[in-house]
Amino acid sequence: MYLLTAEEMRAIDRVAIEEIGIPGVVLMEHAALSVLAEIEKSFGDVKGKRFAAFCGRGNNGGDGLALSRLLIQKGAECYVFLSGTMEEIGGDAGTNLGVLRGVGGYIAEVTQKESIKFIEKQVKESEVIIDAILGTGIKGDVRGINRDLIEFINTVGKPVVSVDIPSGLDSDTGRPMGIAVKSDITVTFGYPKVGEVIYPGAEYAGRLVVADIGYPARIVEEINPAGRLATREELPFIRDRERDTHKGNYGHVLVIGGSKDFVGAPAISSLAALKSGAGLVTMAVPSCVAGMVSGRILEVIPLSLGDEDGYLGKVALDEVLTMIDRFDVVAVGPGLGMGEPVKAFMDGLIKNCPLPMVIDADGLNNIEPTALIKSKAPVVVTPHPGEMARLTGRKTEDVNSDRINITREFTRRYKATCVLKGARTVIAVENRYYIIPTGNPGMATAGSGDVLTGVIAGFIGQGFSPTDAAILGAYVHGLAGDMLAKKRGEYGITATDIASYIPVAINELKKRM
Ligand SMILES: NC(=O)C1=CN([C@@H]2O[C@H](COP(=O)(O)OP(=O)(O)OC[C@H]3O[C@@H](n4cnc5c(N)ncnc54)[C@H](O)[C@@H]3O)[C@@H](O)[C@H]2O)[C@@H](O)CC1
Ligand SMILES: [K+]
Repeated sequence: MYLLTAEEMRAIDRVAIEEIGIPGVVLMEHAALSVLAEIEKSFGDVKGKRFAAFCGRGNNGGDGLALSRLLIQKGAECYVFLSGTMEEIGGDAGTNLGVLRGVGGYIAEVTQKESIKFIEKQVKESEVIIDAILGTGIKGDVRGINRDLIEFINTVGKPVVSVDIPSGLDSDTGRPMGIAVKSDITVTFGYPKVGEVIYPGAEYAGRLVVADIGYPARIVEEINPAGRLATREELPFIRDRERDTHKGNYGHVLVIGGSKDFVGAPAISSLAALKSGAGLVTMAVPSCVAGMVSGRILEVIPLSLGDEDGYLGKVALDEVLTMIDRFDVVAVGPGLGMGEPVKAFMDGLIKNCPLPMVIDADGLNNIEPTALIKSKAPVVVTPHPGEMARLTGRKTEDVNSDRINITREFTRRYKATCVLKGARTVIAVENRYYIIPTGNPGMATAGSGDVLTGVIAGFIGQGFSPTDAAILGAYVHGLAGDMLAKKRGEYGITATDIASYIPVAINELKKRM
């Protein structure tokens, strides 16, 4: 599903209205009707119910005015609070103000903070609050009466339905511009806005409903926005397994990891690769820990590599490269530890490995990102924000506050598919990026990332392109966590739990494909 910035949305409005000739009031009417439909769906018949609609002076307010009129015509009571005076409202919003007055709607002008106490009673008597103060046209931090009204709405404690976007939220960054409405439901027009699906915006938006208000599809196709929300419908198709096949048809994954410091990580990745459907998985670890891990997963082929003081180094690199043609894909990094031998190992592997690679964790901590440019085959990197911070020389907070741009920049510069983990994983591929809507805080647990690495490698082994495998893998990983959380709650989910749910998630996904 397309994911739009405010500028892209404005371009769509402009083409729809000025070039195609759809009157703005027609779009506004559709917008209002779509919010009405959602209100009826969520709260039942509106007849006899009380609503409080807060309307700003721009087109977002215009949507709110049209909606108020529709509510009144359906037999609801609707108090309309304008954040300004009627004289200030023009254009399509002005037209709707006129129509609302024509049907006898109650309209109060709220121009200063002191007036809010006079409307408090009416607002508290209302069952639902409609937030149509600010939409995608917000400029700078929220000022004046709009700010006071947003502050007030957030204290009332009634369900809030936001029109297009929670007022005060930045459509592009998902950050409140000083303040933003905390909504229960947001009905957004045409396409979801980037800021509504990434955090913190997603939290402000509540349940997001995307309403078709009649924009011809060719407009967005021509604009071709870079952002995509990875919805089920758009995921790479997972085929049924053909009857006449054997394990050799599903890829041989080589997982390389482990050190004297970390033993379990490569085992978790190996398990996850198997759970994603890989035909064969070989787990290569330094010989000093081989005995500890090799028996843990019976289905995995153990491979003991030469170690240097408990880490993989140059000897291990030669061993891997001489047998590399046995495998289809490499997942490298989990548990490698830090140090000179590992640096040499990673450097040599990236330069010489002819297979697609998924690089994670210490596989990333031991390289400079420029090394990726020298890779012979496609690379997927799966940093968490801390790893990304080191790779790009930033602070973790700075990575998290600009997740999309940083991920895209990484892919552009280092020619690798970049998967930035965290709440709402971002995946950048060439000139597009995807936001993964699955996953939950229960998945913030040790080894969760190792599962993702294994799943992506498992999918590459099964024939998905590295970028498709990254998108599908991240989605399935999150879905497995969501299904687990639904069943047992978010507390105490472990990485092996997530891995064990990968097949369930794949099956669930296939049902809808
Ligand atoms: N004709 C169109 O272009 C359509 C627009 N639509 C609606 O229109 C919205 C966009 O409308 P607009 O571009 O008029 O903009 P908005 O209505 O989002 O905001 C503009 C108003 O907010 C005020 N404002 C802006 N920044 C502020 C700040 N920081 N603090 C306080 N006040 C501020 C401005 O003075 C102006 O009154 C969309 O979100 C959508 O709801 C829909 O009706 C569909 C059609
Ligand atoms: K709004």
